[in-house]
Amino acid sequence: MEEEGDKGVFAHHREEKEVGAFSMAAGREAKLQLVQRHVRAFPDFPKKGIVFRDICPILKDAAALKAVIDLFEEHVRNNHQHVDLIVGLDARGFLFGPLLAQRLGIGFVLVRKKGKLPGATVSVSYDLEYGKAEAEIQEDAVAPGQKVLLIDDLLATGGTLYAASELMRKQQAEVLGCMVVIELKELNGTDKLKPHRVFSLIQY
Ligand SMILES: O=P(O)(O)OC[C@H]1O[C@H](OP(=O)(O)OP(=O)(O)O)[C@H](O)[C@@H]1O
Ligand SMILES: Nc1ncnc2[nH]cnc12
Repeated sequence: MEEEGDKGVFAHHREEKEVGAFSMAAGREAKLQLVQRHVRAFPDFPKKGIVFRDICPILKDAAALKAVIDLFEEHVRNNHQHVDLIVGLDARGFLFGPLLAQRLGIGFVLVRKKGKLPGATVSVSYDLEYGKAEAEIQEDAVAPGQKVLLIDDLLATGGTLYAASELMRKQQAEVLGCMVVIELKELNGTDKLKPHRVFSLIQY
């Protein structure tokens, strides 16, 4: 049986822990709301029927951009013991990927649209929510066995991230997961990416 005095001490420690956890959760929630307030919707762009989610206001606001990187960093540190590289997708994945990689003290690699990278490359084609494209990586960008996280601004159908995961498979790299600022739930991109997991900050 616990002594009355002990109970008091443990309860005090528990309270402190709970207050810490609460303030961390509150800070996280505040950051998510800040990020959410900096996404704009443009109906019928670039085609009729598409609601374009614009992340430009995030980049224009230092606190919102920092919040994105803070939230991604927290996710990586809590879920992955070792990551070799952040792999970013052309073009908006390049806006967040290098900042995150710097925070984590690791390198950043580009997956580009076809025809932009010099030297020997590996490529795959893929379908987009509003078109078709081909993704490419430099052959020596990722070594076999390296553990990578894929990053982009937005997950729609999942075609782009799937193409990047195919490039990683071709290069025998291990995809630990995918990270996006925005996930468009109704397009079921997460199904296309299975078994890879997707971490998103905002969902529509
Ligand atoms: O999940 P998906 O259906 O593949 O769609 C998501 C992709 O579409 C957008 O890029 P886009 O190809 O428009 O190119 P950009 O980043 O160069 O504007 C977005 O930035 C993602 O990369
Ligand atoms: N609805 C959307 N908004 C912004 N970027 C996108 N990429 C694919 N679908 C998109």
